[in-house]
Amino acid sequence: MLFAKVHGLGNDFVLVNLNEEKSLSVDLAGLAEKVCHRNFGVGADGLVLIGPGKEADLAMQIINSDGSVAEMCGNAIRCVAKYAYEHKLVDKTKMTVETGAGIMVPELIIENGKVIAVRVDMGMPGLEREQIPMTGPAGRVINEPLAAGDHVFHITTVSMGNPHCVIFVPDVAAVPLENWGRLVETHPVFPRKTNVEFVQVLNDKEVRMRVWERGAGPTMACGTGACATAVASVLNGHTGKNVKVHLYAGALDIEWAEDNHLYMTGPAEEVFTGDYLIK
Ligand SMILES: N[C@@H](CCC[C@H](N)C(=O)O)C(=O)O
Repeated sequence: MLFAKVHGLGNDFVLVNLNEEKSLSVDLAGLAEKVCHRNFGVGADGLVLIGPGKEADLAMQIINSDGSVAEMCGNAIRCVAKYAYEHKLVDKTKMTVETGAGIMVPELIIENGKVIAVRVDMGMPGLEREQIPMTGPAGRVINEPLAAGDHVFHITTVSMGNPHCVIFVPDVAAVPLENWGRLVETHPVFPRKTNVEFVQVLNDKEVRMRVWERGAGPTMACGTGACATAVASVLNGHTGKNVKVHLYAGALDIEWAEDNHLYMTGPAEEVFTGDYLIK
């Protein structure tokens, strides 16, 4: 299986172009688990498949490293857009991509002939409890207590097509990510589990975020998570609608615009290509 290894701020993916791999008739969950394994495979947070879209220029599917299917991935979609342009699957700099969360619109930012960043229209956030989805009474979840283990977290939940639970903390470096992340991800209030973002407010325009991803555990960055964090920061009165979200390897710029869409801008990198032996 021919693949490209790509990443957005260290959130890394094995990307397979289905135009080249038409006969990929294997169990995709099992393939994702194997290929994403950091010792026995290529190593990645997820497997990303791209092909022609039915109602868009491209279609993208993301499978987490544990084999579960995700609706959407912000870092992957920037990589997909850059890859599609550079490998001539599309010949335009603004394109449409079908995802499990609807059609997204990435636009390449090009300087001196090089793609230096990608800006993506990530659509509108879902704020109602059933949109996350979460059990419990109808309404929005903004700074509500959630008891998990021997801890009470104050959570704000946002859907970016996939579920996010944002928790503001005084110091992200002090968060026991493995422990708290898993506890919240698998809390019974989230029937489809959730991604978990721990966020420290730096000022009214900047936050620092660490993420525990559903189906992947700790990752260096999460694009949908950065969008959810920006929304939660606004809803809790911590920031304005333009938020720089600092992550381990750099930052994503998020704008919650007047049209209620989230616009995410950040880098995308192709690192190497290879040929994975399917056994
Ligand atoms: N890293 C991604 C999100 C990938 C999917 C997520 N783990 C889920 O299951 O929802 C991003 O950059 O958005």
